[in-house]
Amino acid sequence: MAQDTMTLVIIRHGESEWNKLNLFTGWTDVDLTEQGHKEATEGGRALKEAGFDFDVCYTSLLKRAIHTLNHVLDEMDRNWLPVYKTWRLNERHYGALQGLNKAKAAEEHGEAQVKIWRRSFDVQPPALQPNDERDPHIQDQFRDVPQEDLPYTECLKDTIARAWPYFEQTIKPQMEAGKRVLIAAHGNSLRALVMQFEHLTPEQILEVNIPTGIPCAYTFDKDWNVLDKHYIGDPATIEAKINAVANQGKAKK
Ligand SMILES: O=C(O)[C@@H](CO)OP(=O)(O)O
Repeated sequence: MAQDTMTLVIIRHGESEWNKLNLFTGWTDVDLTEQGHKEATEGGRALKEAGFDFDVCYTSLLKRAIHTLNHVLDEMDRNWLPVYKTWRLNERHYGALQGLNKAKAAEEHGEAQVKIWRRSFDVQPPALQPNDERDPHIQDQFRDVPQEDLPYTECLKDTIARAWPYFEQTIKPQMEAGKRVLIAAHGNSLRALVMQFEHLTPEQILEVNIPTGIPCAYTFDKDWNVLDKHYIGDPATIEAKINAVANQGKAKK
Protein backbone atom coordinates (compact mmCIF):
# COMPACT_ATOMS: atom_id res chain seq x y z
CA MET A 1 0.00 0.00 0.00
CA ALA A 2 1.64 3.25 -1.09
CA GLN A 3 1.28 5.98 1.49
CA ASP A 4 2.83 9.23 2.66
CA THR A 5 2.81 8.65 6.40
CA MET A 6 3.25 5.72 8.81
CA THR A 7 1.81 5.37 12.29
CA LEU A 8 3.32 3.53 15.22
CA VAL A 9 1.96 3.28 18.75
CA ILE A 10 4.20 2.38 21.66
CA ILE A 11 2.97 1.61 25.16
CA ARG A 12 4.95 0.92 28.30
CA HIS A 13 3.46 -1.80 30.51
CA GLY A 14 1.18 -0.75 33.39
CA GLU A 15 2.51 -0.54 36.95
CA SER A 16 4.34 -3.76 37.88
CA GLU A 17 4.73 -5.38 41.30
CA TRP A 18 8.30 -4.15 41.45
CA ASN A 19 7.43 -0.65 40.18
CA LYS A 20 5.11 -0.46 43.17
CA LEU A 21 7.90 -1.60 45.54
CA ASN A 22 10.36 0.74 43.76
CA LEU A 23 12.82 -2.07 42.97
CA PHE A 24 15.22 -2.20 40.02
CA THR A 25 13.49 -4.75 37.76
CA GLY A 26 15.22 -5.26 34.42
CA TRP A 27 14.62 -8.83 33.22
CA THR A 28 12.92 -10.00 36.43
CA ASP A 29 9.60 -11.37 35.23
CA VAL A 30 7.17 -9.71 37.64
CA ASP A 31 3.50 -9.27 36.83
CA LEU A 32 1.29 -6.18 36.77
CA THR A 33 -0.33 -4.91 39.96
CA GLU A 34 -4.08 -4.40 40.10
CA GLN A 35 -3.37 -0.77 39.24
CA GLY A 36 -1.17 -1.92 36.33
CA HIS A 37 -3.95 -4.10 34.90
CA LYS A 38 -6.27 -1.11 35.15
CA GLU A 39 -3.82 1.26 33.45
CA ALA A 40 -3.34 -1.17 30.56
CA THR A 41 -7.09 -1.59 30.15
CA GLU A 42 -7.54 2.18 30.14
CA GLY A 43 -4.75 2.50 27.58
CA GLY A 44 -6.61 0.11 25.29
CA ARG A 45 -9.87 1.94 25.80
CA ALA A 46 -8.23 5.29 25.01
CA LEU A 47 -6.79 3.87 21.77
CA LYS A 48 -10.18 2.54 20.73
CA GLU A 49 -11.92 5.81 21.55
CA ALA A 50 -9.32 7.74 19.57
CA GLY A 51 -10.07 5.53 16.54
CA PHE A 52 -6.78 3.61 16.36
CA ASP A 53 -6.52 0.19 14.76
CA PHE A 54 -3.53 -2.10 14.22
CA ASP A 55 -2.39 -4.89 11.93
CA VAL A 56 0.53 -6.37 13.87
CA CYS A 57 1.86 -6.22 17.43
CA TYR A 58 5.26 -6.71 19.04
CA THR A 59 6.18 -7.26 22.65
CA SER A 60 8.92 -8.65 24.88
CA LEU A 61 9.31 -12.03 26.60
CA LEU A 62 8.30 -10.48 29.94
CA LYS A 63 4.78 -10.93 31.28
CA ARG A 64 4.20 -7.34 32.39
CA ALA A 65 4.45 -6.22 28.75
CA ILE A 66 2.61 -9.27 27.35
CA HIS A 67 -0.29 -8.83 29.78
CA THR A 68 -0.44 -5.12 28.99
CA LEU A 69 -0.73 -5.92 25.28
CA ASN A 70 -3.42 -8.50 26.03
CA HIS A 71 -5.47 -5.90 27.90
CA VAL A 72 -5.14 -3.42 25.05
CA LEU A 73 -6.19 -6.02 22.49
CA ASP A 74 -9.10 -7.11 24.71
CA GLU A 75 -10.38 -3.56 24.94
CA MET A 76 -10.01 -3.05 21.21
CA ASP A 77 -11.58 -6.45 20.40
CA ARG A 78 -8.45 -7.25 18.42
CA ASN A 79 -7.28 -10.43 20.18
CA TRP A 80 -6.90 -12.08 16.78
CA LEU A 81 -4.07 -9.81 15.66
CA PRO A 82 -0.64 -11.40 15.15
CA VAL A 83 1.67 -10.83 18.13
CA TYR A 84 5.42 -11.36 17.93
CA LYS A 85 7.41 -11.75 21.15
CA THR A 86 11.12 -11.08 21.26
CA TRP A 87 13.82 -10.79 23.94
CA ARG A 88 15.11 -7.82 21.93
CA LEU A 89 12.25 -5.69 23.30
CA ASN A 90 12.90 -6.81 26.89
CA GLU A 91 13.59 -4.16 29.50
CA ARG A 92 17.20 -3.02 29.77
CA HIS A 93 19.06 -5.63 31.83
CA TYR A 94 19.77 -4.04 35.19
CA GLY A 95 22.59 -6.44 36.17
CA ALA A 96 23.30 -6.86 39.85
CA LEU A 97 20.98 -3.96 40.74
CA GLN A 98 17.93 -6.13 39.98
CA GLY A 99 15.93 -6.52 43.19
CA LEU A 100 17.47 -3.51 45.00
CA ASN A 101 15.30 -0.62 46.16
CA LYS A 102 15.96 2.54 44.12
CA ALA A 103 15.45 5.00 47.00
CA LYS A 104 17.70 2.93 49.30
CA ALA A 105 20.32 2.79 46.56
CA ALA A 106 20.14 6.60 46.38
CA GLU A 107 20.67 6.84 50.16
CA GLU A 108 23.68 4.53 49.94
CA HIS A 109 25.31 5.61 46.69
CA GLY A 110 23.84 9.12 46.19
CA GLU A 111 21.09 10.31 43.85
CA ALA A 112 23.60 11.32 41.18
CA GLN A 113 24.98 7.76 40.96
CA VAL A 114 21.49 6.28 40.81
CA LYS A 115 20.55 8.70 38.04
CA ILE A 116 23.63 7.57 36.09
CA TRP A 117 22.68 3.92 36.57
CA ARG A 118 19.08 4.61 35.59
CA ARG A 119 19.39 7.09 32.78
CA SER A 120 22.92 7.45 31.40
CA PHE A 121 23.53 6.41 27.83
CA ASP A 122 26.70 4.41 28.25
CA VAL A 123 27.42 3.58 31.91
CA GLN A 124 26.54 -0.04 32.73
CA PRO A 125 25.21 -0.96 36.19
CA PRO A 126 27.35 -3.56 38.04
CA ALA A 127 27.14 -6.91 36.20
CA LEU A 128 25.61 -10.17 37.44
CA GLN A 129 27.98 -13.03 38.17
CA PRO A 130 27.52 -16.00 35.83
CA ASN A 131 25.11 -18.58 37.33
CA ASP A 132 23.57 -16.06 39.72
CA GLU A 133 19.91 -17.17 39.88
CA ARG A 134 19.07 -13.95 37.96
CA ASP A 135 21.45 -14.90 35.13
CA PRO A 136 19.41 -15.13 31.87
CA HIS A 137 21.85 -17.74 30.54
CA ILE A 138 20.32 -20.31 32.90
CA GLN A 139 16.66 -19.25 32.64
CA ASP A 140 14.20 -21.30 30.53
CA GLN A 141 12.59 -18.13 29.26
CA PHE A 142 15.67 -17.28 27.19
CA ARG A 143 16.65 -20.76 26.05
CA ASP A 144 16.07 -19.92 22.38
CA VAL A 145 18.34 -16.86 22.49
CA PRO A 146 21.96 -17.49 21.45
CA GLN A 147 23.96 -17.60 24.72
CA GLU A 148 26.44 -15.02 23.48
CA ASP A 149 23.63 -12.48 22.91
CA LEU A 150 22.41 -12.64 26.51
CA PRO A 151 23.64 -9.86 28.82
CA TYR A 152 24.91 -9.78 32.42
CA THR A 153 24.13 -6.05 32.53
CA GLU A 154 23.24 -3.33 30.03
CA CYS A 155 23.43 0.42 29.62
CA LEU A 156 21.01 2.11 27.23
CA LYS A 157 23.60 1.92 24.45
CA ASP A 158 23.63 -1.89 24.82
CA THR A 159 19.83 -1.99 24.77
CA ILE A 160 19.81 0.03 21.55
CA ALA A 161 22.37 -2.38 20.07
CA ARG A 162 19.92 -5.30 20.41
CA ALA A 163 16.53 -3.54 20.07
CA TRP A 164 17.24 -1.24 17.12
CA PRO A 165 18.32 -3.96 14.66
CA TYR A 166 15.04 -5.75 15.42
CA PHE A 167 13.11 -2.56 14.71
CA GLU A 168 15.05 -1.94 11.50
CA GLN A 169 14.98 -5.47 10.16
CA THR A 170 11.57 -6.69 11.33
CA ILE A 171 9.24 -3.84 12.25
CA LYS A 172 10.31 -1.17 9.75
CA PRO A 173 9.53 -3.31 6.67
CA GLN A 174 6.05 -4.02 8.06
CA MET A 175 5.39 -0.33 8.51
CA GLU A 176 6.79 0.51 5.10
CA ALA A 177 4.36 -2.07 3.67
CA GLY A 178 1.49 -0.11 5.26
CA LYS A 179 0.95 -2.15 8.43
CA ARG A 180 -0.17 -0.29 11.55
CA VAL A 181 2.10 -1.42 14.36
CA LEU A 182 1.63 -1.53 18.14
CA ILE A 183 4.63 -2.17 20.42
CA ALA A 184 4.09 -3.00 24.12
CA ALA A 185 7.40 -2.91 25.94
CA HIS A 186 9.33 -1.29 28.79
CA GLY A 187 10.57 2.06 30.08
CA ASN A 188 14.11 1.63 28.81
CA SER A 189 13.59 -0.55 25.74
CA LEU A 190 11.15 2.15 24.59
CA ARG A 191 13.65 4.90 25.49
CA ALA A 192 16.08 3.04 23.21
CA LEU A 193 13.62 3.29 20.31
CA VAL A 194 12.63 6.88 21.14
CA MET A 195 16.29 7.96 21.10
CA GLN A 196 16.64 6.55 17.59
CA PHE A 197 13.29 7.86 16.28
CA GLU A 198 13.96 11.38 17.51
CA HIS A 199 17.75 11.44 16.99
CA LEU A 200 18.27 12.47 20.62
CA THR A 201 21.72 13.10 22.07
CA PRO A 202 22.92 11.23 25.20
CA GLU A 203 22.22 14.44 27.18
CA GLN A 204 18.66 14.65 25.85
CA ILE A 205 17.78 11.01 26.50
CA LEU A 206 18.93 11.37 30.12
CA GLU A 207 15.83 13.45 30.81
CA VAL A 208 13.32 11.21 29.00
CA ASN A 209 10.99 9.18 31.25
CA ILE A 210 8.13 7.08 29.90
CA PRO A 211 4.87 6.82 31.90
CA THR A 212 3.26 3.43 32.58
CA GLY A 213 0.26 2.32 30.52
CA ILE A 214 -0.17 5.45 28.37
CA PRO A 215 -0.11 4.87 24.60
CA CYS A 216 2.09 7.21 22.58
CA ALA A 217 1.45 7.64 18.86
CA TYR A 218 4.18 8.53 16.36
CA THR A 219 3.54 9.62 12.80
CA PHE A 220 6.53 9.36 10.45
CA ASP A 221 6.94 10.52 6.87
CA LYS A 222 8.24 8.03 4.33
CA ASP A 223 11.83 9.04 5.15
CA TRP A 224 11.28 8.27 8.85
CA ASN A 225 11.16 11.89 10.00
CA VAL A 226 8.82 12.32 12.98
CA LEU A 227 5.84 14.44 11.88
CA ASP A 228 3.92 14.09 15.14
CA LYS A 229 4.23 12.46 18.54
CA HIS A 230 1.55 12.56 21.18
CA TYR A 231 0.46 10.64 24.25
CA ILE A 232 -3.16 9.52 24.24
CA GLY A 233 -4.67 10.48 27.57
CA ASP A 234 -5.21 13.28 30.03
CA PRO A 235 -2.17 15.67 29.96
CA ALA A 236 -2.13 16.29 33.74
CA THR A 237 -2.19 12.54 34.50
CA ILE A 238 0.57 11.93 31.97
CA GLU A 239 2.79 14.66 33.44
CA ALA A 240 2.23 13.35 36.97
CA LYS A 241 3.16 9.82 35.85
CA ILE A 242 6.31 11.01 34.07
CA ASN A 243 7.40 12.90 37.21
CA ALA A 244 6.67 9.86 39.38
CA VAL A 245 9.02 7.75 37.23
CA ALA A 246 11.74 10.42 37.35
CA ASN A 247 11.45 10.64 41.16
CA GLN A 248 11.82 6.90 41.80
CA GLY A 249 15.59 7.31 42.07
CA LYS A 250 15.45 9.95 44.83
CA ALA A 251 16.43 9.15 48.41
CA LYS A 252 13.53 9.13 50.90
CA LYS A 253 13.53 12.42 52.82
O1 LIG B 1 13.57 -1.09 37.11
C1 LIG B 1 13.49 -1.11 35.86
O2 LIG B 1 13.71 -2.11 35.17
C2 LIG B 1 13.12 0.16 35.13
C3 LIG B 1 11.70 0.19 34.68
O3 LIG B 1 10.80 -0.06 35.70
O4 LIG B 1 13.31 1.21 36.02
P1 LIG B 1 13.97 2.61 35.74
O5 LIG B 1 12.85 3.55 35.43
O6 LIG B 1 14.61 2.92 37.06
O7 LIG B 1 14.99 2.46 34.66
